[in-house]
Amino acid sequence: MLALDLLGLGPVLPVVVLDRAEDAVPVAEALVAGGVTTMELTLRTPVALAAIEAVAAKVPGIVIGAGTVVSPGQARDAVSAGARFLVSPGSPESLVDAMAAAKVPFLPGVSTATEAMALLARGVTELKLFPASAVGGPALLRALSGPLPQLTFCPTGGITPETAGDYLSLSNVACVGGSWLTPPGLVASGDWAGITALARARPL
Ligand SMILES: O=C(O)C(=O)C[C@H](O)[C@H](O)COP(=O)(O)O
Repeated sequence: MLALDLLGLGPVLPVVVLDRAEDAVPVAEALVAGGVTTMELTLRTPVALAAIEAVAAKVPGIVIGAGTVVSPGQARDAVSAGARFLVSPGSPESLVDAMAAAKVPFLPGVSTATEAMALLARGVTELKLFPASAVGGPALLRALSGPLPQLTFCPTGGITPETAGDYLSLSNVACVGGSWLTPPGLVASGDWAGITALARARPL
């Protein structure tokens, strides 16, 4: 799979934070039931790698990836656990090297034209804009599309169901990332039907 194919899996890439590994499979199944076919599980909690492993083994209907990849070792560990793509909030060179070497699609994070140009120079054209709403939102992406039309973005950070459409209508946006499909309260209470309902209500 190429990074562009990853971005084409759906207009919303759910960003999921889990405190309990046993929640991973039901959350993934709830998203699949709502029509979602991909999920970014963040490496922010100690259970993240186990959670990725469980989803990779038990939920064939979802393309599972790792988010919050901030070190080269995490890129390697996530792929060993079964992550089929990698997402990072930033793009330090050593991390981009490791993500490229991992041989799965990856979305390095940028928030400026200079960072985006550094990645373009090494042939990386699919990027995460982070933190999207804080660094300029749709206006920034529209401005970047002029001088850098080769780039395709998955903006993430502060995007809501209400603002997602403003991003998705842009020529250089393929999908948006967001945590709103899996709110901590619904995950903690095991409200899988509630997650399915949020997934169904996402922009299509
Ligand atoms: O974990 C990462 O790799 C990140 O870069 C941060 C996430 O993209 C945001 O935390 C998304 O969360 P919301 O803003 O709640 O939608």
